[in-house]
Amino acid sequence: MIPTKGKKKWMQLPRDVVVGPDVIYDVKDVCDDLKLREGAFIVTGQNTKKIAGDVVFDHLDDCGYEPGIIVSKEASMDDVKKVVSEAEGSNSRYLMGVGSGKSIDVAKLAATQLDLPFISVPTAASHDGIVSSRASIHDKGKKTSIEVNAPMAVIADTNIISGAPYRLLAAGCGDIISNYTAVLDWELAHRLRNEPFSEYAAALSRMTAQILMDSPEAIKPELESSVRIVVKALVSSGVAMSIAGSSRPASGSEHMFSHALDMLAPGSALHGEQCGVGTIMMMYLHGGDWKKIKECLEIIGAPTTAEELGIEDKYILEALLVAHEIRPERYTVLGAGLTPEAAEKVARLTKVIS
Ligand SMILES: NC(=O)C1=CN([C@@H]2O[C@H](COP(=O)(O)OP(=O)(O)OC[C@H]3O[C@@H](n4cnc5c(N)ncnc54)[C@H](O)[C@@H]3O)[C@@H](O)[C@H]2O)C=CC1
Ligand SMILES: O=C(CO)COP(=O)(O)O
Ligand SMILES: [Zn+2]
Repeated sequence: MIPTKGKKKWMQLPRDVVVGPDVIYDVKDVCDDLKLREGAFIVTGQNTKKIAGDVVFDHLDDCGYEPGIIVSKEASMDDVKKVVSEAEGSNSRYLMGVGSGKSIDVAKLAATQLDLPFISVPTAASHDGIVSSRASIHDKGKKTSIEVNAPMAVIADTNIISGAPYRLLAAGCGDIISNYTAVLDWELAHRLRNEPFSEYAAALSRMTAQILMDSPEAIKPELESSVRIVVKALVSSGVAMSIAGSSRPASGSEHMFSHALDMLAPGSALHGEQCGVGTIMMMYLHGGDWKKIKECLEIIGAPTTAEELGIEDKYILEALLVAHEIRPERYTVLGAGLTPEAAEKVARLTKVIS
């Protein structure tokens, strides 16, 4: 982990970011570039093993890199412990997360605990965790966002990602668009609480969301070019977080709302989908152009209502009421919390609930 005490600034960024069709077959070249050869340990998911985990394993095996592989079922501390123990037992020298958000988070935290390099090989572009220095892990009935080492490399095969259900890509767009309200919240905290603020991180984060908002019609199912746009934006958001040294540029009140939903209505919707809907409502609270956010998500085909999220209205209202308690140290437009009347007003006016 990077030391952050004192005045010094230490930004951890991936060294290699490889994006394009069939780049999964560049995995050996990336390992070579990082001077990592024998001793790869692959953490993959149940579905994603067949889609990409086995491909990476066979490729490295053919090259004589003697990889190991494990299937992680959930992003839990138990799975992290299993990965740590197996990787230690097989004298692994580096870890690879091959799959969606959960496999990547398990591999990322295990690599940090083992003090080993980590390579991220996403099979879906569903959120910026594919490149971030955080891991969201369930422990003792609660999900926690833990600071970890950033990936040394990200290998995003746009053919594989185009084959993932479109819903995952649309969710990635929700996570990117949420940068708008995250930055507005950060600016507010800077003005009201004198919280440290990075102009560069904020500008990069805002610009990333802006590029997507300017042409939402470019995001379509099964289009390699759409995947490329979203992956680059997710990488850019990850870089903004690395510059800031926190998730502030990409996680504000809309993420707190999403984290609250994860506790109240777990497993119903994807992280990026919830963040997109949260952004509509938080933009309303900021007095900004929430209709534009909603319209953009609609064009992309991401959910904009409770019904589309598959979440009952009562959980939306409850999440709005408790969101400010999720991370009390992170000041946002939610301040000390909404009243029940204000929560209902924002959810109804923005047509998130009807
Ligand atoms: N570390 C971080 O900074 C962040 C972590 N997260 C965490 O990530 C997790 C959610 O990740 P998601 O990727 O949204 O969901 P997920 O990991 O649950 O994956 C969703 C589904 O997509 C499937 N899938 C993935 N790629 C596929 C492909 N190419 N073809 C067919 N199916 C495919 C998976 O098998 C899985 O069933 C949560 O635990 C969340 O808290 C969320 C945001 C940021
Ligand atoms: O999802 C994230 C950024 O998009 C990470 O944010 P958190 O710090 O809220 O987990
Ligand atoms: Zn997010």
